[in-house]
Amino acid sequence: MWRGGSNTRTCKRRFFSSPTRSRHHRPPYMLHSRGSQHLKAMAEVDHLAAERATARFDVEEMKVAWAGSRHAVHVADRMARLVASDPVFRKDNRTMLSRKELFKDTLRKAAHAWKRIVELRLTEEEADLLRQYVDQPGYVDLHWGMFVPAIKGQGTEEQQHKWLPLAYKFQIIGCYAQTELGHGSNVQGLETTATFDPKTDEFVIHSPTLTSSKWWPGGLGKASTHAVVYARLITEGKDYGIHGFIVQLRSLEDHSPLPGVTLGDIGGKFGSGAYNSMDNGVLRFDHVRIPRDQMLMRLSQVTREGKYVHSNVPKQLLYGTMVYVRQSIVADASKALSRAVCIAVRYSAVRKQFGSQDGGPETQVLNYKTQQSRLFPLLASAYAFRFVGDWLNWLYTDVTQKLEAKDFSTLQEAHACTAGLKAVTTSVTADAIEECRKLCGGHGYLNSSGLPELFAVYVPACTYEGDNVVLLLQLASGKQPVGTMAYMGKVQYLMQCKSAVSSAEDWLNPDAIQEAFEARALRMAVNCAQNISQAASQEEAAGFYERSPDLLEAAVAHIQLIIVTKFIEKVHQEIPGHGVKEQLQALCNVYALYILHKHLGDFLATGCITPRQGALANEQLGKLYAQVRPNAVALVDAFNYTDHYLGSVLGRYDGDVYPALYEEAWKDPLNETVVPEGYHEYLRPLIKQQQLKLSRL
Ligand SMILES: CCC/C=C/C(=O)SCCNC(=O)CCNC(=O)[C@H](O)C(C)(C)COP(=O)([O-])OP(=O)([O-])OC[C@H]1O[C@@H](n2cnc3c(N)ncnc32)[C@H](O)[C@@H]1OP(=O)([O-])[O-]
Ligand SMILES: Cc1cc2nc3c(=O)[nH]c(=O)nc-3n(C[C@H](O)[C@H](O)[C@H](O)COP(=O)(O)OP(=O)(O)OC[C@H]3O[C@@H](n4cnc5c(N)ncnc54)[C@H](O)[C@@H]3O)c2cc1C
Repeated sequence: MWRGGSNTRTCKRRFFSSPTRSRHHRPPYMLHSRGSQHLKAMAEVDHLAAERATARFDVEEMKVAWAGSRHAVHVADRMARLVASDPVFRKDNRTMLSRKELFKDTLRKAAHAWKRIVELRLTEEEADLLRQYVDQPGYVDLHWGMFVPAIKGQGTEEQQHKWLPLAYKFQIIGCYAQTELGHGSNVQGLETTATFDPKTDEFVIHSPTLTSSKWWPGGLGKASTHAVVYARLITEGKDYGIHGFIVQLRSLEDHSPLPGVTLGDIGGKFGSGAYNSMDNGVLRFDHVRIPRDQMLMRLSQVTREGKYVHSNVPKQLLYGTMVYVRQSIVADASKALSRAVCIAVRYSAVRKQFGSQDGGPETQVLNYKTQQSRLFPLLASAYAFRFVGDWLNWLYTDVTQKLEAKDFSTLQEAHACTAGLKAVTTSVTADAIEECRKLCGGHGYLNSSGLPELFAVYVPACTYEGDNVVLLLQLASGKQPVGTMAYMGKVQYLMQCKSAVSSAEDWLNPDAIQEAFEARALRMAVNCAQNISQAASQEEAAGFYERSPDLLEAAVAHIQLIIVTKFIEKVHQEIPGHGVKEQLQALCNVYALYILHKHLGDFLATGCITPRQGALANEQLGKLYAQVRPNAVALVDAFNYTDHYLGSVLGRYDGDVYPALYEEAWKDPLNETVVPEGYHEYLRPLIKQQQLKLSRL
């Protein structure tokens, strides 16, 4: 019933040479090296070959473990190469385009991607991957990712039959218009109205206030012809709350707004390039009429006479599209995190600083223990999020099948897990991308490192599809100890158990880890429950409000337990390939012990472990880093990203970073002329004035 459609996860080129730059103005490097021919020859050198030679596992098999199957590796590989080899999909100077150029470039890429999908008769799986590797946020993300799933999940069969073929062939372009200027998190607070008029058998869609303006929907600003609009349904004088409606916004002939519709883009966003390729929009309705059958009527209906009829299903199914997207955001977190980590690991192996007393080689920064202790937990987190994402996708599919059979028992569990995992994985990933930037030193701050853009594109994931704090509070309000909360059934044991760890190696035992994480999560939840009842003797809601900061931490502890558990379960499975299982085991331990170390206060405060056991965990963590070190480059190679997709001179597969950085700098529009624009206006008069003053002294 929730089932969405395809899961999209998904220039004007300024040429290097300019008429005003003579040969003498070419960068010194280019003069010495005979330009790109030399660069090409150098690119054949693998500066990371020595690193790859130290790997103690079969990288090809690790690619399979990461991608999920041999088939998945093969398809992803083919699509990534298809995109990388197509000049239309070049993205290397995207950050230098103006907003208008960038948006037009997005339209061009989306149209070209569609053309290739049709020409090559790509399957849905291949098309999704192709769009993902194009790697530029645009209206298609919302069309496939939210508009189509909303119709599938909330439309009747008849409605699906009518609208989906139009959407599948791009005869209409759709977006998801829920959030308003005044309300985003509080969906029940939305103000747009859809009032049924029985005389004409139509709904009248209206924006009664400024704050009811739709605000943020991606693809709405400039591209979409239609939207699923969420509005308060009013019939027979009664407000029945929020429902979805399909509304046409623009003419299919000339793209002009339909009568009564006011819409546009909401303006520039964080970072250069980045999410500015997306036309997030504003939309107001002035008594716009739509036929009654454009209300999405799978969950509830309005009859010809205006009677409101609610089907015998939970009303929360209205939120199904959000659940669908939240689970895909968890998978996206592992992609974004693994990209950042891939860049930081490869560059850290290339970059050398200090360590040479007598002119000998300097130390690779990856050999510094501090660099390892910052970077390897992020590498482990990328793998952890990948596997928990796979599990969540399984859970979502399972719940969807149950819903089809009118079994709603796991709905709450699916909501809690998607909300909590979305919140934790996106928050960690956003922070981790910034950490990777710092791990790359000064060069990480350059756009050509790929990290600033990755960060700017990624950070809104902490806000969209539910603000992370709001979602964690949803998780904290869950009541039933079912599914992933089943450990709460062991309350008596977990409230008093004592960890048996007595040596650093004991922390390699998954049972010891599992028990410590379960006890910590349970004791934090129980403490919260006790504090809530003490804080508010009369009202539970007041206690909840009072203790919400503690509830957040308890929710995070529960989610970290799920991630650790799913990683341990993964490692327990049969995993083919020389050394693959051992590497994943090491990463699983790194992830768990790093969380334990970082949140040691929780583990100690709840009495789950002793300070000595905490110190032993840290000791073991250091040993694990040493184990990961020779495999680090191969572990990021297993992500199998093309240089095009990574979009980073620091993360190049061949590690030939410096010539690439050097060449990239000269592409900047500022370097199109040797003497900058504005020199004669501002610099020369200033310098001359000063010279004159000095000559008078
Ligand atoms: C590429 C980027 C594109 C981005 C797109 C967007 O951002 S689109 C815009 C994205 N916007 C957002 O993400 C907005 C975020 N805000 C929201 O999702 C909601 O307003 C809310 C969940 C915070 C509150 O909901 P509420 O006001 O209804 O109040 P309440 O808390 O009392 O809940 C009532 C009951 O419903 C349950 N339940 C709730 N959700 C779900 C669910 N998904 N499934 C199943 N169940 C759910 C809940 O557990 C409770 O159950 P109980 O205890 O009665 O058995
Ligand atoms: C890039 C981007 C793309 C988007 N795309 C779409 C789209 O396609 N369609 C669409 O409909 N919407 C879209 N949105 C909107 C998005 O879903 C909302 O911005 C999001 O749900 C957060 O809501 P808000 O903006 O109202 O935040 P607010 O709720 O106003 O949050 C402000 C602060 O208040 C805190 N807060 C709020 N409520 C509580 C509470 N109960 N307890 C404690 N703290 C609280 C939050 O934690 C936050 O710190 C998009 C947003 C962005 C940034």
